[in-house]
Amino acid sequence: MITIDGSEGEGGGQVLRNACALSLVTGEPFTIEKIRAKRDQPGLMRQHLTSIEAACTIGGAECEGLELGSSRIVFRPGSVTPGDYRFAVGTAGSTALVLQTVLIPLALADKPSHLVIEGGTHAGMSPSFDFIEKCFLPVFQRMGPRVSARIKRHGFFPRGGGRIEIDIEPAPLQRIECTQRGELQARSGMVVFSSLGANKIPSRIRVAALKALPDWTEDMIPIRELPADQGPGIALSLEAAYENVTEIVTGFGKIGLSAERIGKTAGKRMAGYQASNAFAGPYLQDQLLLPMALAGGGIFTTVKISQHTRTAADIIAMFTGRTTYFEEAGDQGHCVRIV
Ligand SMILES: Nc1ncnc2c1ncn2[C@@H]1O[C@H](COP(=O)(O)OP(=O)(O)OP(=O)(O)O)[C@@H](O)[C@H]1O
Repeated sequence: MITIDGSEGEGGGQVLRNACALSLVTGEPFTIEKIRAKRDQPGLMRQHLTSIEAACTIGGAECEGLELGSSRIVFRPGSVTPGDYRFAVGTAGSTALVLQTVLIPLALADKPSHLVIEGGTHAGMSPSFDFIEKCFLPVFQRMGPRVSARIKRHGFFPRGGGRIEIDIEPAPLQRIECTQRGELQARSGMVVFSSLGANKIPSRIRVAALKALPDWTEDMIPIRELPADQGPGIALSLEAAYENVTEIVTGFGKIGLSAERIGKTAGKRMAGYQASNAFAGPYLQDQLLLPMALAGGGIFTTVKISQHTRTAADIIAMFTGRTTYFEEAGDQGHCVRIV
């Protein structure tokens, strides 16, 4: 039984999701204590419960301590059964983070799966649907499995109500090298919003983003109004497509956060990525580590190493014995090597 101190490293929900995925793939049971101990609201929240419940459902796993606010769980994996599943977070908790928990076990199963996940699709502090579809999945698919993702409804904070559908065709994970992002091929973006009334928030967000991206133009970032029942909410998505990877930066609307701040922050993040020569942006890096480790190793370049990535490397080592090395890589930022 592996024992994890959930307060160590980044100390958030990602530790739980990675541990569940790794446990289902390796068959190793685990206990995690002090779950999210340093967070303002420690213990399991709704979105973490949904992710662990999803892992139990697809993996025939048993879990003790599975309740809201719980600070300790014991997870015993069973065998993964591919099939048709529907998971609903019930809040604006991220659909992408539920997917992060079950994708790899199902991608390594012996038959295809179809998933419907309901909750947030564009809610802060998590991958947006656009990020999953255009940034993460294309790189993941290069490792073997075929995965298609569709958004049926947007879900914003705090209401949620979004819906995504995922089809997974399993295949063994192959080692890949992600050190060159290649030439820039296209830049684009989109502001999506719903139920904001007649105001200038969408165009103010766009103007602020463009100020941080002087060589981008307004026509690259159209504004799209969604049906009123998908709101209220707003998100900006910026996309830079290189030959080998597409970076997606998302700006999430939030009560109390000005349109200028949302646009400027997202624009600056995209400008930062474009100025670097790295393959993976700040969020792809921790999400790439797990499939690479399960593919038997891998290598990628990235911008500054995040605490999420260092923590993911520690959890991966506990379940697989694989070591992750972080090295400086000159104009390519940092190199991450899993062996
Ligand atoms: N803007 C973003 N774009 C893409 N991915 C993101 C973005 N923001 C966060 N992520 C990803 O979402 C995950 C967040 O994990 P984290 O543990 O911080 O969240 P959590 O489960 O909500 O837990 P907690 O509330 O404890 O922080 C990480 O894998 C991170 O890479």
